[in-house]
Amino acid sequence: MDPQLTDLRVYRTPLRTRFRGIDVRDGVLVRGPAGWGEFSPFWDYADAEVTRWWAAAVEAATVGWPAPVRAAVPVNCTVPAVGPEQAHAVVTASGCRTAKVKVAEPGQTDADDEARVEAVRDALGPGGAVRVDANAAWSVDRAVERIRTLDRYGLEYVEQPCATVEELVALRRRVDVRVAADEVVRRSADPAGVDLREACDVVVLKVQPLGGVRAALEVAQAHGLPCVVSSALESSVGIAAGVALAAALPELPFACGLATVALFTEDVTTEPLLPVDGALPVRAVVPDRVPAADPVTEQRWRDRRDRVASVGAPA
Ligand SMILES: O=C(O)CCC(=O)C1=CC=C[C@@H](O)[C@@H]1C(=O)O
Ligand SMILES: [Mg+2]
Repeated sequence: MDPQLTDLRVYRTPLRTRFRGIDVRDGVLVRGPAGWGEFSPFWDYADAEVTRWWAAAVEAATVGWPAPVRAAVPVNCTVPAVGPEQAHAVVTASGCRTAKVKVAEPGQTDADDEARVEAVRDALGPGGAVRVDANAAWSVDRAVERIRTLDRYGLEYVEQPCATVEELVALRRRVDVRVAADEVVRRSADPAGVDLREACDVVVLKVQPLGGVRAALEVAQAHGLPCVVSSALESSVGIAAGVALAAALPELPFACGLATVALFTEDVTTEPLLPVDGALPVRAVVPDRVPAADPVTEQRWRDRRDRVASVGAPA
């Protein structure tokens, strides 16, 4: 391991609700001279795809982040594929004025999605903002139909409605709702080089998948579009990096998807980064209460970290 990294902890915590097909979240926290960093790629990502995630942890622990231009970051609450009553409760409990609703999840019907979006709009009232994330599930024709239906409740934007850049371009010609690009950017081998012209109105930035705060700022600059910083479902240590990115962006016209610690049953700190009045403060996080992993999970993470760190950060 990098000699500057002096401490390593593995955390593991159940989620309150199933999210992106997982019920438990786990990862590695590393400490260096600048503080703590998080390495927590999902288990379905191969080693070759997660060197950027490791670079983000090393940046946080060894050099820290660029200076903030704002002291707090407005955030959205995140509504998983739950029923309408629970969706309503999630929004109300969050205190956020913007909500992101998962739609088109496996096992969910169109009626389920509509009932969830309707409940979220009801909870927020007409002044709130509702966005949906389809995680690339729809064809262009299906996206046109679904977006028109869901926009009856008023949509701020639709995140990654279709899988490819070409589909997003075709879709965007046919709907009025803004389109946000997530997977086409963060899963690309060259996130700054993806040709997003005419494909989207908003770019979603995630610190770990893009290789750190500085790398993500370069992606933002390359595209020159409004950006939303979103989490990769990290503990408060990883969320602090997302907040640092959002705080360093020259402009931040939309709320950020950084309120996801609310989905954890336990965080790694006694002072979790949870929203107050719809915003997160820019501050360091000390993992003073790490929920320990079982020995098998602990070893899996140490082995994974060793394999990825030995490859090194991408050029
Ligand atoms: O953006 C948010 O409100 C929360 C973060 C979020 O939705 C995600 C976090 C982690 C994995 C992703 O599937 C998911 C996303 O697609 O944006
Ligand atoms: Mg997304």
